[in-house]
Amino acid sequence: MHAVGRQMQRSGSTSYHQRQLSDNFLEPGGGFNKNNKWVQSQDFGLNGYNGGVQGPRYSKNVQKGGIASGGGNQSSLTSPSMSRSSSMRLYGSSGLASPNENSPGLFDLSSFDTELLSEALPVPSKCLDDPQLHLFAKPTNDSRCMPENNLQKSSSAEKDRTSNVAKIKVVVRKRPLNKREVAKTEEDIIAIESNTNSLSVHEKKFKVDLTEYVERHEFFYDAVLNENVSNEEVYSETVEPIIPILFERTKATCFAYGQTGSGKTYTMQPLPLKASQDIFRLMQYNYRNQGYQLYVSFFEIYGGKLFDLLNDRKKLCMREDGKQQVCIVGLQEFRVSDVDIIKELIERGNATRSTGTTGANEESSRSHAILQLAIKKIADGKETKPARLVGKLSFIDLAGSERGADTTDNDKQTRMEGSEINKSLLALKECIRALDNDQGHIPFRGSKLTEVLRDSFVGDSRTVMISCISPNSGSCEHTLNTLRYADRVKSLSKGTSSFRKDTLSSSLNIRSSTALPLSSVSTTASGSSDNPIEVANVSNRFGWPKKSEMEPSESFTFERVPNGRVLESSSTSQVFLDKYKGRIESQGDVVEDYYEHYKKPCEQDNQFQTRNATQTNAKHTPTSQGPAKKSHSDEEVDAILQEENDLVNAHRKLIEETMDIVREEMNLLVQVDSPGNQLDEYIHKLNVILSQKAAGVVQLQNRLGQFRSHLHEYNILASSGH
Ligand SMILES: Nc1ncnc2c1ncn2[C@@H]1O[C@H](COP(=O)(O)OP(=O)(O)OP(=O)(O)O)[C@@H](O)[C@H]1O
Repeated sequence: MHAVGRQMQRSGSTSYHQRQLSDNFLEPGGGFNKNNKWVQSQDFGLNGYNGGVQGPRYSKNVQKGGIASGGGNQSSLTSPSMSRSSSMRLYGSSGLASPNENSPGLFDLSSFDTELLSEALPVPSKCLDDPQLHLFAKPTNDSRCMPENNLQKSSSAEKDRTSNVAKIKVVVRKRPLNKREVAKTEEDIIAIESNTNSLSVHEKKFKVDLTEYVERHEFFYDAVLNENVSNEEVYSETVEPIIPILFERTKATCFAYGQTGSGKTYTMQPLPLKASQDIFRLMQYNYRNQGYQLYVSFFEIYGGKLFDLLNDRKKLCMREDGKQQVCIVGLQEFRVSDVDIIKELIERGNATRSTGTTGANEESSRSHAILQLAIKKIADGKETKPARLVGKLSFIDLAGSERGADTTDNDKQTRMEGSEINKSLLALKECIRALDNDQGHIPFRGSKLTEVLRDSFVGDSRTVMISCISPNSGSCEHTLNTLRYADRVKSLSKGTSSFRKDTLSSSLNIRSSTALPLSSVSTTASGSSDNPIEVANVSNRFGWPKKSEMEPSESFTFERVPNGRVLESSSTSQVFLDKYKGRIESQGDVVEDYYEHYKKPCEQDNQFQTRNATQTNAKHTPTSQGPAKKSHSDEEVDAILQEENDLVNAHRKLIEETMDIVREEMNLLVQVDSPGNQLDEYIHKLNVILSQKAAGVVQLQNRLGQFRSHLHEYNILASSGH
């Protein structure tokens, strides 16, 4: 059944939500209007608990840009009259011929023989007088007359700057609390320290005795953008540096990842426009009369199928040619020469996207939307020859990452959509990682999304991932998932040593995450050193947090930690996934290696126990030491016990977290493919290993108990002078 029809049928006539336009669309400075969209930020300590609504909640249903209002039904979305008038306006205003229905629409743009243009297009009508056109040569007062050599100069400086553009860049953007969240008195749990690339999530948790405490998770990325950062700044941080290298045969991908409502569309919408402005600028000044052209296409992947968003959701077909080039047959491309045209195209495409009611959000995008800007060049300046692809920039607004977990919806189709989304997100992560590690094999075939993006992943490519997060406490679990996904994309990156360092320290910090009674959490995120959160990095010689910063741990009973991970997840996950790849050939090895991975803490335990034993024996040695010395030894013994406590505690958490991660990965993997019995068997083996580890910890507890009673006996003997 057709996607739209199904959504309507399932959710009733009001459930289909046409994606409306944001009034921040290409708004200079980011478009966050504090007066009418969002509440002002009030700092309650975790760097921005937002309180007090300052105005009506900004609604997505703001109509702008000539798109039909209402958005409540399918007819407004796909009615022929609307599409036609929209098309006419587009072609009319640009002088473009209507795209040929039978256009080859090849995704492999290098072989695209466009028929879309009958004549050369004028140079961009919007150029240097536009305040938004700021790249490379920021307009001066008389920007229109800026000498070309100045532009070239600044452009060459820009080239220097961008020659080091990272192959993969991971940026996190936090949105402000919205009116609904404020009305529900939800807290802002994300703390971002200014001028750092780190953020902390303060997760509220309950112990078995129902005492509340806060666990702090710290993450590091290439850039972390808080709720006050404008879209303009997001652009500068993410896409802007890539633009010049598109002319040097680079293919780049920028995608937004995050749960529904976290701001993916808000973040992504302005980027293609800003990018095309800069592309036009370069074409105008650096590559004038060199035959460069810009093309736009816009399509979505919904339920594993492709639909052309600029051609009334026409179903598209993906093919691979003999050279393993991916082609999307029937996809319409528009040659453009003006940002206004691009804006209209994007608005039109956005209005056609598949959205629908889900258990998670009433206006959730259920598809991956892919907008591509292709820079082509005509050979020898002759329009008669087909333009050849030079560079390509793909913008991907991914479907809400939580869709796979939308278990509140019993609709089978919705669950399958979720599974498809999960599958593609996992495949995307794997491809990016494989790419960054220069792995020979890139698993493109993992999903339709990665297959389609294949040509953007080979050769000289760049990837920017913008992880969007919601700040409210109710979204904590999804936020942590998003952050972990971003972490995994980057964490094993080969080419980014500085990031690896960060990740390492991140891992340490996450390990030393604090779990504190709620009452003890200071309201100052970056407060004084007596803030228990702030001393979280103080660790013992094993790198684990000292007792004073840890969750009270008198009891060693197993207490499940459902969501938060004290253990940094990426390493575990990566080890697991890497090994999983070879599951069919060598399941035994997998389990073995997995065990190896977790042997280290045990070895540490053993070393530690040996040391303890030595020290304890030393105490038994007859000595002439007086009471003062004995008291000193007791302190030492206490310290040892303390560390032992911490060690066991940390060990326990490690295993709990490992189990969580393994379960999560298993869920994902089950959805990716169905290896049947082999996977079951594999899961079984892992469960056995995990149970053994759990039993090992219980033994450790028992040994510690014995150790304690021996010490106690020793103390009694020592104090009675024996
Ligand atoms: N940084 C921000 N500043 C101000 N408003 C924002 C910001 N990010 C998002 N919003 C607002 O939050 C709402 C949800 O954002 P958006 O639609 O972009 O989410 P999304 O992640 O694309 O959701 P979905 O996956 O369901 O499509 C919108 O009303 C949007 O205007």
